[in-house]
Amino acid sequence: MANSPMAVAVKPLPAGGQPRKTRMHRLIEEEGIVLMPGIYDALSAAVLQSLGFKAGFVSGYAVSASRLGMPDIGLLTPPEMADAARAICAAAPDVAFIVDADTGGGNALNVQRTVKDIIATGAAGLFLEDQVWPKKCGHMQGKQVIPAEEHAAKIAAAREAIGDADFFLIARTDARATTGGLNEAIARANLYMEAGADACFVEAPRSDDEMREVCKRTNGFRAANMLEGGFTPLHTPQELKELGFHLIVHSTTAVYASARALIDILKVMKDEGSSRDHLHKLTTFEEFNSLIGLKTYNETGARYEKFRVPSN
Ligand SMILES: C[C@](O)(C(=O)O)[C@H](CC(=O)O)C(=O)O
Ligand SMILES: [Mg+2]
Repeated sequence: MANSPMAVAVKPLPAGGQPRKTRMHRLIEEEGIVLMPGIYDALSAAVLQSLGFKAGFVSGYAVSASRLGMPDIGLLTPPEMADAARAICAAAPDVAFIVDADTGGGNALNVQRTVKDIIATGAAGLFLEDQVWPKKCGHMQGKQVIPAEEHAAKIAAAREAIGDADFFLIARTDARATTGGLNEAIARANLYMEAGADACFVEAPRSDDEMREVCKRTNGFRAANMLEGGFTPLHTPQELKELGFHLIVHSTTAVYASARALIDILKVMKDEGSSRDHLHKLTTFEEFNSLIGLKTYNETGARYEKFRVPSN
C-alpha cells in the first residue's frame, strides 16, 4: 500500500467529515442522470445555454476538429484545450462544463498543471484517460493503455491538485479495446475510483450486455458516451438511467450537425452563388444576434453612454 497510488490519494472524506459534494454531484442528485452534449467553441456553448442545458461536455474530438481541423489522435495540446474551455465557460456561465483533458499531458506533474489550468477556466470537472500518448478517439482502432497503477497515480495526482475546489473528476479507461477486454476495464475503473475519482467512464462497451456488466460491477457514479456511429448502442437518458449510468456524454452530435449544415449551405453557395433561395437553412439576423446577447450588451453600453466625453 505504501507504494500504491491510493496511499497518496486525497481521502474522500475531508476534515469536516462531510462527503465531497461538488456542482456536478448536486446536478446528478437533482436530475438523476445528467445529459452533457459535446460542444467545442463559444458559439456552440451559447446555443447550449440558450436552450436551458445545465451541463455540457467540452469534447476533445470536437475541439480538435473545430480549432485545428484535425482528427482526435493526440494533436490537440492541453493549453489549447484550456484556452478553448476558457472561451466556452465565459460564453455560457450558467452551464456546468466537463472538459476532456485526454491523458492530462504526461506524468503526474503535467496532470496537476492541466487540472489547475482547467479549474481556472471556470469548468466544473474533467475527464482523465489511461491511454498511451499520443491517444486516439476511443472508438478508433489501435489504442494502447498505460499500466493501471500508473494511471491510478495520475488520478491521485489530479485529486490532490483539485484540493477543495468545486471540481469533479471522471476517470476514463480505454482498456476495453485491449487484450484485457471488459474485465480489465472494469477492474481499472474500480482502481481509479479508489484512487480518488468522483466517477468512472469505461469507454466503448460494445453491447447492452456489456453496458449492464459495467454498471453492475463498477462502484460510484458512471458515465456513458453516445457516439453516433461508434461501438456503443445509442440509448435515451431514461434507458441509460435504468441501466445504471449517471452522466451522458453526447460528444459528437453538435459538431456532426454543424458539419452537415456547413456542407449543405456551402454547397449551395458553390452551386448557386447566393443563399437567397435557402434562407430557411439559416438563423435570421435577429435570432443570431439574440443568441449572442446583443440586447444585453446594448443595454449595458447605453447605461455608460452618458459618461462618454464627446470628441470634437
Ligand atoms: C468522448 C471523446 O473523448 C471526445 O473527445 O469527445 C471521444 C469522442 C467520441 O469519439 O465519441 C472519444 O470517445 O474518444
Ligand atoms: Mg476525447
